[in-house]
Amino acid sequence: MPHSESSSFADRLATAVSRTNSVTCVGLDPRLEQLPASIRQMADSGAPDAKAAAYSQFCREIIDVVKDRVPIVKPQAAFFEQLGPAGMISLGEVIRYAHQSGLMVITDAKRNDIGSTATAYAQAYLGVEDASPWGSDSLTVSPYLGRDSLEPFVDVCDQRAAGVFVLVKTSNPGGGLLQDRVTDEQTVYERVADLVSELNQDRIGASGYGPVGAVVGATYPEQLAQMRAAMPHSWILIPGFGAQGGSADDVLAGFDPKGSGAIVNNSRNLIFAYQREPFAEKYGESRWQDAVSDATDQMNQVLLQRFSR
Ligand SMILES: O=c1ccn([C@@H]2O[C@H](COP(=O)(O)O)[C@@H](O)[C@H]2O)c(=O)[nH]1
Repeated sequence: MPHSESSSFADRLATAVSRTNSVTCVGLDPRLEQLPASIRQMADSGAPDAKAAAYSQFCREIIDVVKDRVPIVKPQAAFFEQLGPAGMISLGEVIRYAHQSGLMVITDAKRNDIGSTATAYAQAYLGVEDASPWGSDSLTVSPYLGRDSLEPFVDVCDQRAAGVFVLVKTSNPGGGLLQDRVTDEQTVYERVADLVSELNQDRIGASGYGPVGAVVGATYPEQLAQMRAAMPHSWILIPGFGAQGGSADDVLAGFDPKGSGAIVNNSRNLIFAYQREPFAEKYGESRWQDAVSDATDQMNQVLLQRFSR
């Protein structure tokens, strides 16, 4: 179990990337209508607990396919939360199964609140499984409430060798409305990047990285390059690859000169690969797991090729 190890989140991630020779993060975003029929039929009754069981089954099968291919998975809490309590139990099962399978886990829940409440979020999502219902290696968090809202997460990261990814420059087209605002001659996302670096100070591990990471979208390659330079000791989680239009060329600038320091998330285009070409034709719905494995191998390959140039 990852948290019983003594090494930091950042160092464990560096080791997992080296071991798998992959910087791919597989996003676990189960959407009922896109599940393969063999699993979707588990939810035919329409009851939330039946849907939650289908989500667990789907995510577990994906984990079986990708566990030796990638270092980390990212369950998206929203899809589980929408099913109510049964969905949240399923989320816990998926996180545990990923850990048992040797994968690291980022729970994407974009949590935060005033400091005292933030501590409760950190206790819920970061850390050992008997102390945290959804004990993950790391959690996505919002910076909007300021430094004192992030510090409790960093404290829990220190105690439990966990990590956080702070939303810096998100992949969505509308993110710039607030993030690109200029104040004191800096954009808001640049100020957030400074805060990430400040929080990481004195926490850098052997890998050269600390527990406070950043989310920067593949859909903004210029800003990604700028953010790599601004946060040299922060892991960057890069969403927006694939379905949102980000390409391998776009994400390159998120990595350090050694090809480390970033992981690239892909959710829909990997987990539902059986629905798109060339995988649909090659495997069809009945071999959806083969489509996931082929699509994941191709993504790994395409990213590795960029580094070997
Ligand atoms: O800026 C952000 C932050 C988070 N996300 C999340 O990542 C995945 C992306 O899914 P795809 O299917 O690969 O588009 C999803 O869970 C988002 O909520 C993001 O896209 N952008």
